[in-house]
Amino acid sequence: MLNLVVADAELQLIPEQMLDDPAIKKIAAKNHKKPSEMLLDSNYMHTSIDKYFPGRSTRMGRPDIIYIFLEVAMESILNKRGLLRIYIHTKENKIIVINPDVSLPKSYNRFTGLIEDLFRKKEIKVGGKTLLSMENEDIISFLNNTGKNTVVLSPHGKFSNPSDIINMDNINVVIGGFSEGDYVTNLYDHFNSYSIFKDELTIWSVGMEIIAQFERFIKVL
Ligand SMILES: C[S@@+](CC[C@H](N)C(=O)[O-])C[C@H]1O[C@@H](n2cnc3c(N)ncnc32)[C@H](O)[C@@H]1O
Repeated sequence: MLNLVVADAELQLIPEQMLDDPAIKKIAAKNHKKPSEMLLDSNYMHTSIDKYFPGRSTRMGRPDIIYIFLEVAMESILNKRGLLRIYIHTKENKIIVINPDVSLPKSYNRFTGLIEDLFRKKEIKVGGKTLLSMENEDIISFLNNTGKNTVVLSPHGKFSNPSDIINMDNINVVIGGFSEGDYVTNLYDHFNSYSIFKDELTIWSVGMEIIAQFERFIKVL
């Protein structure tokens, strides 16, 4: 089983400091939502983010990268064979557990609506089946509690071929859920970190390289 764990994801509701911002209130009114129940999204809130968190709008509020990552990973052969588990750890220490059978919305707006619902209810059920759930836990305890070996992927890690990293059939592979900067959690103090390419890659291309390598290692392909 491959556990892909996205760490320190920039997935959060609108922070308290921004709730009374006129631009945020306008977006909320237009979407018939309360500002406090909306996801922070720098794609159309960057001016407000920069006002309250100067210089952070390229890092904070990136549900879009989690959306693309999930759309790609959930469609993999490995997931269809039931051998992939995906967990999203947010920088506020929430762990989102994704049922591998879940069919995520293809539309970005419906995806963000689903995640907002999850932040409110902590569990999304359909027909008695839990599709998504959210718990409070820090990532180091979460990874240690799985009882599996963990490797962290980072452009700053030791340069290695994915085939040298994926060398066991039960492993946690951690990928950063942000577009800029480094992990905020001190993962490097606990686990070895590896780079798989000389340049920085998107989280979904890193995810697919690891999935493809794991499929070959366990010979499902
Ligand atoms: C889009 S990158 C942002 C990386 C960030 N600038 C940094 O310095 O870590 C997000 C994540 O993708 C993964 N990643 C990107 N390029 C990588 C590479 N060349 N090797 C290994 N992992 C990589 C890492 O897990 C990283 O935390």
